[in-house]
Amino acid sequence: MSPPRIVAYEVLEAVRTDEAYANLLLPKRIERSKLSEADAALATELTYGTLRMQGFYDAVIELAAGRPAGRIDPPVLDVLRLGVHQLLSTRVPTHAAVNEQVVLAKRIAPAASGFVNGVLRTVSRSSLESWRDELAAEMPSDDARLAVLSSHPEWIVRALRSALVKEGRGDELEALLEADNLAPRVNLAVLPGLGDESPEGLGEPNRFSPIGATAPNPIALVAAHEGRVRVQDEGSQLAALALSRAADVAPGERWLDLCAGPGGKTAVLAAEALANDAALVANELVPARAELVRRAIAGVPLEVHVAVGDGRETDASALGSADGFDRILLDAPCTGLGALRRRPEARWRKQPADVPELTQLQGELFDHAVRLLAPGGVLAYVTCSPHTAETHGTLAAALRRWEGELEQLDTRAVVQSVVREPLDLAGAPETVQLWPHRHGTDAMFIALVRRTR
Ligand SMILES: C[S@@+](CC[C@H](N)C(=O)[O-])C[C@H]1O[C@@H](n2cnc3c(N)ncnc32)[C@H](O)[C@@H]1O
Repeated sequence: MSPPRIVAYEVLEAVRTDEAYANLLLPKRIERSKLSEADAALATELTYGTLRMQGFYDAVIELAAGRPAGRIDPPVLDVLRLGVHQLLSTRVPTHAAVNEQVVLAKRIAPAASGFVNGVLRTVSRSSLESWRDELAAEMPSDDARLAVLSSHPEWIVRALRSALVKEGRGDELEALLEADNLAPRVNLAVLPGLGDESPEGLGEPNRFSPIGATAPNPIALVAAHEGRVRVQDEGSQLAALALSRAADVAPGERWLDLCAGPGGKTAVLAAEALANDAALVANELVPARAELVRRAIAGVPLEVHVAVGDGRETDASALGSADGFDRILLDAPCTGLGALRRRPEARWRKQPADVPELTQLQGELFDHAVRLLAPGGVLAYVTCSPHTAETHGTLAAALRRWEGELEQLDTRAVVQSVVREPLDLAGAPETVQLWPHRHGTDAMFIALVRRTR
């Protein structure tokens, strides 16, 4: 049996039955199975590719098997999905893809091995293009066609379209859906002002983030630089820098990261606070994630208090700043629809019903963040979702509730002043929406507001 295929199958099974996260579980399974580098790469490709394209593969399987995917035993369906991925999206020879999956089926569901063999042989007789054409012809609407071909749930296609249309870029939808299906590069942040490291010295500097770089051996670099070099998306770097560089920093400023776990942006803020003589406090609801924040900032020689608490009610004195904070980052819990590239199963797990629950929470966190702001203080409201209910919706509702007490800043001008090369940004200047297809970042939303009194 092929060890990478077993590892991939086991991860798919854990995602299905235990709500496991593939990006966390896969590295552990690869290590446990002691896979060679080449086998680890194959296991990764099989797992991620299959999970991302699951919607499309299920539609192909339904045509080939002549029955709905929901009527196929889930373990058998996972074996088929892995097989279809190999047949349609990799260079694995047809006979190897079919044979390996039949062997896997014999181990997992022996009675279904003939069925697996038959379905995969049917799939192998047509090219990817033919399957796409056949499915496209069957779809009742444009949204359904885009959804199946790009392997996204239809409600997510509609949400992404609305977000693009809002900034007059509806014609970019297909490029965005395509970008969601490409593995993001591993990107590094070189925490500023700490040591001799620089993005230029490390590898290829990022196009936009002044503290970002890519390099051929990112993991080794992270290990070698003792917390001063970290893996972080370029968009996340820009979100943290938008707050720390929104205006000149007065010495002694007090900064707060209200929803900090696992601490990627806290680390950038800590380095920026250290360089500017500011103080930083971090808060996180989940104790285990607060611990990750402590680890994330271990490379920055700044004393940062990491509190565990609900950001909707934590009080300023308990956070060590009774008079409030001068800058607050609210990187809010959200659907994460802007980071689908890195969480391959997320698109199937999220539900439309998550959105109202999250916008309620975002609104409550926003309100408390405003209460924690000192007069004149700046709040960065950030989501890694471009869903307009979570971005403009949450922001607009908060601005209405705090009418006369908050003013919007020119977030676009701030972000453009931070970047190495101008970003192609659309929509109103008070907010910035980054995109995977246009900027190569996660789809981060950033809005800066100031408390006027
Ligand atoms: C989008 S993540 C923050 C990511 C982080 N800024 C980073 O760059 O690594 C949102 C965080 O908010 C936390 N959270 C959720 N509800 C919260 C609440 N009521 N109060 C404080 N934190 C909360 C989640 O546990 C999660 O760690």
